[in-house]
Amino acid sequence: MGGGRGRGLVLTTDAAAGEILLVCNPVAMVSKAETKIAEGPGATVLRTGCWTGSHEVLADQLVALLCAKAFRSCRIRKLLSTLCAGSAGGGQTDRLPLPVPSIDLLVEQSSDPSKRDDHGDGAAKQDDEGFKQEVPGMLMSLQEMERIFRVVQCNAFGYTRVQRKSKKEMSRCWSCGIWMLPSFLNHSCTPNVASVIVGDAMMIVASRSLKSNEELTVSYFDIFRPLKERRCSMLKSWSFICCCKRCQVEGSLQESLNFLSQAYSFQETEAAHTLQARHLGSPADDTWNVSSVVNLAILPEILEKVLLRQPGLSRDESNWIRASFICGYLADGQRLMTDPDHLKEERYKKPVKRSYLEIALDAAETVSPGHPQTLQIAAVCQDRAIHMYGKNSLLVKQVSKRAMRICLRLFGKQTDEILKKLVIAATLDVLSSCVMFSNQKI
Ligand SMILES: C[S@@+](CC[C@H](N)C(=O)[O-])C[C@H]1O[C@@H](n2cnc3c(N)ncnc32)[C@H](O)[C@@H]1O
Repeated sequence: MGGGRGRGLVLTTDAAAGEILLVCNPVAMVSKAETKIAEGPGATVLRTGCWTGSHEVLADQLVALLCAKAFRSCRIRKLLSTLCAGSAGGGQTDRLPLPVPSIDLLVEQSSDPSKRDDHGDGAAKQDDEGFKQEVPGMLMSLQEMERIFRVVQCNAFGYTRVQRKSKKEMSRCWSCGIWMLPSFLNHSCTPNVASVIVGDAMMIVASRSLKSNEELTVSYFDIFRPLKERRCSMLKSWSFICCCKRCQVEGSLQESLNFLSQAYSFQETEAAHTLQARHLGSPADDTWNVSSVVNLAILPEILEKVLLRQPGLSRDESNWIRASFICGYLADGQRLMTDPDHLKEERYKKPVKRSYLEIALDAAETVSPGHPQTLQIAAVCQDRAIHMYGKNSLLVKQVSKRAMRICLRLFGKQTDEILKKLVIAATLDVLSSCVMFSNQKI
C-alpha cells in the first residue's frame, strides 16, 4: 500500500453496499463479565471514558491468552508473527512493509469440528500433537511475549454489546479479540467497510458499493471527532498519521477551524458531564453546567458560517467537516432539557432546528453510509425527532426510513421487524459510547 500504510486488503471484484466480504473466527477473544447498568437516581452508570479503560484491562487478558495459545500451538505462533506490531509503547518497531503471508496460513483450513478448539483456530488440535514432540522449541522468549503485547495494541478489535433486560435494567458485555484477516485492514476516516460481530465471528461488510481493486478500510477509533483529536488517537495507539482525503481537507482548513475545534472539545466534555449529572438526578453536582449544552448547540452555527466562506468545497467535503463536530448538531435537541430558569437570554430560547438533525444524518452518511456509528447517530436523530415533533411526524418517518437503510447496509436484507429491533439496539448501544448521545427522555 502507498502512504506508508504497509500491507492492506484489496477487493478483487465489485461489491454492493451491505455485501459480506469476509467471515472470520477469532484467534483469541476475551470478554468481561457483564456490567449492570440501571437507570434513574442513585444508579451506577459508567462514566464517559470507561470504554477505553475496560478495553485496556481486557487487552492485558488477551495478551495472556495469546501467549498461552502461542505456547501450545505452532500455528498460532506463526499467525501472530505475521501481524504488524507497530511502534506503540515505544518498544522495538517493525519496519513496514512486513512480508505478505501466504493465504494458506491465514484461511482456516479445517472444517472438521473435531479438529477445532473452542476458538475456531482450526489446526490447534494438530498443533497440540506437534507440541508434545516439540516442547523445547516451543518456549517463548521475553521478546516474543513483548511482541504479542504490541500485536494486541496494534491489531485487537474491541466492542460492546448492550442488552435491555427490563424497563429499568440494562447489561453490557465488553469483548476484545484478534481476528486474522481483518487485522490487515488499514484505517480511513471515511471507511468503506464495517465489522459486524455475530456470536464470536467477525463479518466484514461493504459500507457502500465498491469497485474491484479498491483498498478496504475500517475505522480504528471514533471518526466523528475533530481532526486534532483523531490525530491524537491514531498517534497514541497506532503511531501513524492518516492522510485520507477527509484529513487532508480538514487539515487545509486548520487555521479557520482551530478555535472552533478547541471550543468544541471543551464544550462537548462539559456538556457530557452535565447531561450525565442530569441523567443521574444530581442537580447539586459541580458539573451541572446547563449553558455548556446550549453553547455546544451554538457551535454549528459558527461552523456553517466558516464553511460558507470556503470557496470550492464540495458537498461531501463540507459534510466530512460537519461530521467532525457532530455532537454540536445533535446537542441542538438537548437544549430542550436545560432548566428554563437558567435560560433568560434570548439566544437560549430559539426553537430547535429540525434541519440540524437532518444535517447531522447527511454528514454521518457521507463519512460512511453503513457504519455502526452512523447507525447510532441515526438512532439518536430518531429519538430526538420523536421527542421534538411527536411519533407520527414526517421528520420521524423520514429519519426512521434512513435508519433502516443504514441497517440494511450493515446487516444485509432483513425483515422490517428485525431492522426496527436493530435500530432500537443501536439506541441502547449509544449509551456505551458517549453520554452526549444519551437517549434519555427529558
Ligand atoms: C492493524 S495494522 C493494519 C495492517 C498493516 N498495514 C500491516 O502491514 O500489517 C495497523 C497498522 O497499519 C498502519 N496503518 C493503518 N492504517 C494506516 C493509515 N491510514 N495510514 C498510515 N498507516 C496506517 C499503521 O502502521 C498501523 O499501526
